[in-house]
Amino acid sequence: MVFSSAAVGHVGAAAAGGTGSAAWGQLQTAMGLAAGALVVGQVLAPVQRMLAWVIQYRVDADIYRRLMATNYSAPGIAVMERPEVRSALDEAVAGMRRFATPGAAAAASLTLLARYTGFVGALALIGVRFSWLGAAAAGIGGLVLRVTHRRGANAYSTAIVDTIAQRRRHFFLSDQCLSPAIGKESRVFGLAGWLADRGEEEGLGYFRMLWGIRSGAFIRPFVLAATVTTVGGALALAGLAWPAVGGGLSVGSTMLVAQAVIGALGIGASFDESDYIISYGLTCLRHIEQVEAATAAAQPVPAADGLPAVPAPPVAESIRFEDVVFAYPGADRPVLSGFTLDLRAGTSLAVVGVNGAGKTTLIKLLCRFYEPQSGRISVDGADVRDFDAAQWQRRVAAVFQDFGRYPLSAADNIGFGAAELVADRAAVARAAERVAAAGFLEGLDRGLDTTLSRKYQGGTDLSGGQWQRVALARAMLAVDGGASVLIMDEPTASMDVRAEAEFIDNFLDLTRGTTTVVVSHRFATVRRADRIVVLDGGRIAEDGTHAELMELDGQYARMFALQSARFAVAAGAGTENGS
Ligand SMILES: Nc1ncnc2c1ncn2[C@@H]1O[C@H](COP(=O)(O)OP(=O)(O)OP(=O)(O)O)[C@@H](O)[C@H]1O
Repeated sequence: MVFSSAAVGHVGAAAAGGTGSAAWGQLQTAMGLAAGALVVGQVLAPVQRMLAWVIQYRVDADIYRRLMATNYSAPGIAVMERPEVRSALDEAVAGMRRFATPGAAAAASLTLLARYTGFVGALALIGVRFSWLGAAAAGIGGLVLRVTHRRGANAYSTAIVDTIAQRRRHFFLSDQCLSPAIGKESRVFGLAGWLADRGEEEGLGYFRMLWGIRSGAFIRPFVLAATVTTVGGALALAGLAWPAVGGGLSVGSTMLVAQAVIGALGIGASFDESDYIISYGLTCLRHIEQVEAATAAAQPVPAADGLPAVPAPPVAESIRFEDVVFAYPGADRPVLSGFTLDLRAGTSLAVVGVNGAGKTTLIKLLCRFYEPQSGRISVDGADVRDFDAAQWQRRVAAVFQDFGRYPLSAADNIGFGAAELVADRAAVARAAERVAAAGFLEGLDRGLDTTLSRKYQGGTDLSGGQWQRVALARAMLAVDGGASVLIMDEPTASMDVRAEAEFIDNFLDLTRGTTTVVVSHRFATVRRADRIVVLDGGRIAEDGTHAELMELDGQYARMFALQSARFAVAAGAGTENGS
């Protein structure tokens, strides 16, 4: 801007003096410098982009580390299940997937810094070449609009946090309805029309809400600020007109100052490449800080003996639940009340009971995802709270109902059971063999190296029962890696009758000597366990072997008879049909 204005200023004298004049030389120098400045600007632009990318990458990598550390900072999951913490975490994760991450905000600040540098330079130029009063008028005019934009962007990104519920409903209807699972259901239930109408209704409601926030944050304050900016700019330019017309300022200087005034007023524009990115990035950061504050406030469970936590040893003799009382946070009734159970090491225990009896809760307590409100869980006489929680969790190999399905190779899916065995192909193959998963895994295109997800080239998906066996293989590997309690929540739920029979025949024999807890509604699965307990009303209602409980003729015997009768009816119907 300076060099091009200087060049324009020299044009008149150069034209009058001719090619040999001093003015001609000055014109050439000014034009050469203007061209040089243009080239430097072109070279610096990619350097600035690269620097911005590095800043973004470094900041986001650090934020991801913080998110992971926060998520796994507590051994328990109660904090993360609190609705406001879950919601903040979901928003933080969604924010990290958008273009406006905290890293992008940091990089965008660099662009903003360049804009402010230009602004200060323009003001200095107006002050030095024309008047400091003119610089103040242009500066105030530009800054008023700038502050209004920034406040608007901040108010918008803060207010939008309160629309989470509406946003979720809108996106559920518009996005998730396009998922394969809901696509199947909406076809068979004829839901497509209803979903489209509800999606439109929710979408319009959501956008009306956004419009309300936008007009409150931008339109009204903007009208006032634009007036101040117009007045400031007009004063500066009108003031410039007097000396320009009166001959007090050369043409070049007038052009230069006029461009500087317009440049200074430009700071009031909305910078799409930085303003929103900074606001959204900071909102994402606020969500992360909210989760961090919640996890930091969750007090770590003090060791029962008041001493520092000790390493968790393998279970040698028994695990005992001693008069345990547990209610979920916010629940008015306990799931377990006065629950007592002695589980001998090296034996298998099956837990049965109606839906909601507390079977899975029992497992979560054993894993120390929650702590009982009273009573204790002990291992060989020592309170589990005396153990390092993370180490104790490594002693437990669990297959939950919602086990992980990693979109990675079959070998990794099994290997994740024990970090130190993940690369041990023989150990992984052995674990697959033990749960009868080796056959179908070896049959895949790339065997154990096949990616278990259709979303990747050459990847494949497994059936529910096959996935379940992969999860069981993972738990088996965990046992090989040092876990001493094997827990399975509904391990055969997705298996067909033949696979279940095969599993039961082999599994309890293969795991003999390992302390095993099986939760199941399938009596064929539980009947071969060394011991069976029936959970009812938060306590153990019946306790014994299959034969003992059948002899007792109580709840277990009734449930068993009911399930066997249903199988007998089904088998009879099959025979009648000639099958
Ligand atoms: N995270 C949770 N927060 C609050 N309540 C919960 C939570 N998880 C389970 N519950 C409640 O605790 C009770 C016991 O649930 P649990 O999952 O332990 O039962 P279950 O015996 O395993 O049932 P099912 O046979 O259906 O799997 C239920 O009333 C359930 O609604």
